[in-house]
Amino acid sequence: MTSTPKRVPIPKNGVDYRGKVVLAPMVRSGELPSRLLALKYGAGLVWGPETVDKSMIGTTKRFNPATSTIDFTRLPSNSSRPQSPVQKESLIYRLHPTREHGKLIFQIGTASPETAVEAAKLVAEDVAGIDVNAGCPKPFSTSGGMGAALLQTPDLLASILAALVKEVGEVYEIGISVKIRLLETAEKTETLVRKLCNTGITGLTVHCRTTPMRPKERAIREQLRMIADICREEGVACLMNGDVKDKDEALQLAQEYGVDGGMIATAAEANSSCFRTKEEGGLLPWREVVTEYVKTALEVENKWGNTKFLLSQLMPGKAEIFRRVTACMSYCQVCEVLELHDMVDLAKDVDERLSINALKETKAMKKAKYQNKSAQAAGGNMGKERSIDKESRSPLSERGVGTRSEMPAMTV
Ligand SMILES: Cc1cc2nc3c(=O)[nH]c(=O)nc-3n(C[C@H](O)[C@H](O)[C@H](O)COP(=O)(O)O)c2cc1C
Repeated sequence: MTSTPKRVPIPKNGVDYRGKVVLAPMVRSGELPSRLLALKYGAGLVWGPETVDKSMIGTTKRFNPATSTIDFTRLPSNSSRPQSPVQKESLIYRLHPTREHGKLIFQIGTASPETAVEAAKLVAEDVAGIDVNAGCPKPFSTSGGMGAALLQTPDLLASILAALVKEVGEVYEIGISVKIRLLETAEKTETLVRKLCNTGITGLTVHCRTTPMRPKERAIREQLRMIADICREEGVACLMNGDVKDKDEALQLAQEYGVDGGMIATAAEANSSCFRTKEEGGLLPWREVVTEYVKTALEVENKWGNTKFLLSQLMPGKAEIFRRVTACMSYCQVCEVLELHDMVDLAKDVDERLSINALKETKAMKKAKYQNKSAQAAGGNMGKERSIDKESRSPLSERGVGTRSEMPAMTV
């Protein structure tokens, strides 16, 4: 006997996850330019990087006319450094209200219905859906009861989702979804999925690995059909994630296992044109993707450190130019190295607005080199050489280039 599937009405202005291949939530790799690029190449929806509810609460929302983005910023809270008279605000979240309209899912890291609702309300008007991360296995997430820890506290997870459905999803007419991992047995997963589907959510993504599994281990698909069946019965859209290399494969796997769509992470991090089907031209050469990425990053004035990190993901490590790009210290330099001559003027403006002063840096280094040579010619010692060299580099470390300070604050 086949049961008639329940139909959960898709919210009026909400999101339909069905039939889509989407960009996965990725800390660092899922910032605005990466999402815009994924959309350009055909992603049906894009998930933002997990943002912890407590870091959103207390942010100020502003429209940024220079980038046409909506920025959520806050003053650093518990800095141990002495307070400077001009405190620089941290950018917690940036979205593009037109280019991401109806396509952006805000993923939240949370362990409480109250703070989840409070944080979700801040972005609800500007996104198509809110997703709860119940899959991150990292201790900094699980130790706070968030991420994969929620798989062990299903009542709490269900109460978070139910609160979001009632107080955010229904009020703002947006989708509420959850991203989970597999549990150790099919029975345990089944019980969990049934419970979550009863909270009123409209979407569920399953990362086809268990919590202890490492990213290099092959995803397992044995439980997928069962999960898809429950979701269909309950009228919840089901997306599959884990080891999906491109849109064609996602659509083929969706058909094979009866899920509604697929989610791609690492393959999109390496080449966002994986969202083009073969019919649409398939994977593009890295140079083309990198050019488009730099252009997009400049348009939205992406943090330089994040752009540089993403470039290192998008370029083949063996290419000679890879080493030269990783040595760049500004947008301007990167445009010159990649021979993107038509972007150099914009790059100069963006460097200036973001206070990236690699030019000064280079002059300082040249001066240091000159001084070293003079000192050596005059019988100078190595100690002096080192101290000049260190001094000439200090502005770099102040800016935190290439360090963890480039990571979005409070996200995991
Ligand atoms: C750099 C990186 C950051 C990630 N950040 C998140 C995150 O913020 N939230 C989340 O739910 N999963 C996160 N993940 C996990 C992915 O969303 C995805 O579940 C996992 O990589 C498996 O998909 P794949 O096989 O396509 O890579 C991240 C993965 C990577 C590689």
